[in-house]
Amino acid sequence: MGDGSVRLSRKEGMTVNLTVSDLRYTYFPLTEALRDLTFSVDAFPLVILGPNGAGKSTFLRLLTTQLLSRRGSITLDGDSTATRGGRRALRSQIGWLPQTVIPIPGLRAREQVAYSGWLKGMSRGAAWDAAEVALHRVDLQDQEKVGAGRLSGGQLRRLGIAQAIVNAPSTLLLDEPYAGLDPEQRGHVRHLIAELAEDTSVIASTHQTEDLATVYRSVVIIADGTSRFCGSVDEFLAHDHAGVDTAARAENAYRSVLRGSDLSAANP
Ligand SMILES: Nc1ncnc2c1ncn2[C@@H]1O[C@H](COP(=O)(O)OP(=O)(O)OP(=O)(O)O)[C@@H](O)[C@H]1O
Repeated sequence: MGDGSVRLSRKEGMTVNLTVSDLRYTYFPLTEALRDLTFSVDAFPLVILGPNGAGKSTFLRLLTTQLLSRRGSITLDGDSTATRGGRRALRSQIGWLPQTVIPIPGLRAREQVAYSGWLKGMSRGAAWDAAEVALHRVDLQDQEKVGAGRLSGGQLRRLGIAQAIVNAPSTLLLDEPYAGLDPEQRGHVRHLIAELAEDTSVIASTHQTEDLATVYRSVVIIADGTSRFCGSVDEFLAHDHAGVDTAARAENAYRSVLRGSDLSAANP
C-alpha cells in the first residue's frame, strides 16, 4: 500500500517516551472516566486495549489536548499537557484519527484532506500538495476526485488517516481504526498502520487483539479508568500459555488481565 516514498517526521532510531502520571478526568457532572491513570511506554507502536467505557478515547482526547485535565499529566517526548507551551507543542506534533470520520458535504477526497492541512496552519497551496502525498500514502490516490460522501467505510477510514498525516506529524493517534470494517478492510488498515509505524509513533485504541503481535510493540490495558497492564507484547502474551496461536493467546491474555489474574507484569 502506498509507494513508501513519503515519510513522516519521526527520525529513525529516535527514542520516544510517553509518561502518564496520576491522570484524572471527570465529565460533567460526575462521570469519572480516568482515575489516577499511570503508565510509561517507550516502544511504539502502542496499542491501548480495554472494555467499552474504560476511558481509552478520553485518554486519547486528553493527549490531543481537546480535553484538559486538572489532575495529573501526560508527557510525550518532553512535552507535557500540564503547561500551555507543552500543549501547543503536542498539538503540532500529533495527528489524530477520531472514532468516526465524517465526510464533509460537497468536498472531494483531496479537498477534504487539503482542508485538514489548511486547518492545521498550512498554506492553501502547501495543503493541496500535501493532500496528494497523504492520499498516496493511504492508497486512495485513485479516489482523489471522488466525493468524500461516496467512499466506502474502509476508504473513509483511510481518508481520515490521510487527514491525520497531512502535516507529517511525528505521533499518530488512532481511535478504533478498525471499528465497523469487514475482515478485508481491517487487513488493509492494519497493513497501513504497520507501514506508518515505520516512521511515526503510533498509538492506537482498539478492541481487536488478533493483530496485536504482528503490528504492535507495547500494550496498555485500561479498565474502569485505571491502568491494568503496561508492558511489551511478549510480557502481555506471557499471561496465557494455552492459546494455539498468537491471536488466541492475545485474546486469552486480555481476558486474564481483565479478570485480574496473573498480574505479574502489570504496571504500576
Ligand atoms: N462527552 C461525554 N460526556 C459524559 N460522559 C462521557 C463522555 N464521553 C465519554 N463519557 C463517559 O466516560 C467514560 C469513558 O468513556 P470513553 O469513551 O473514554 O471510553 P472508551 O474506553 O473509549 O469506550 P469505547 O471502547 O466504548 O469507545 C464512559 O463512562 C463514558 O460513558
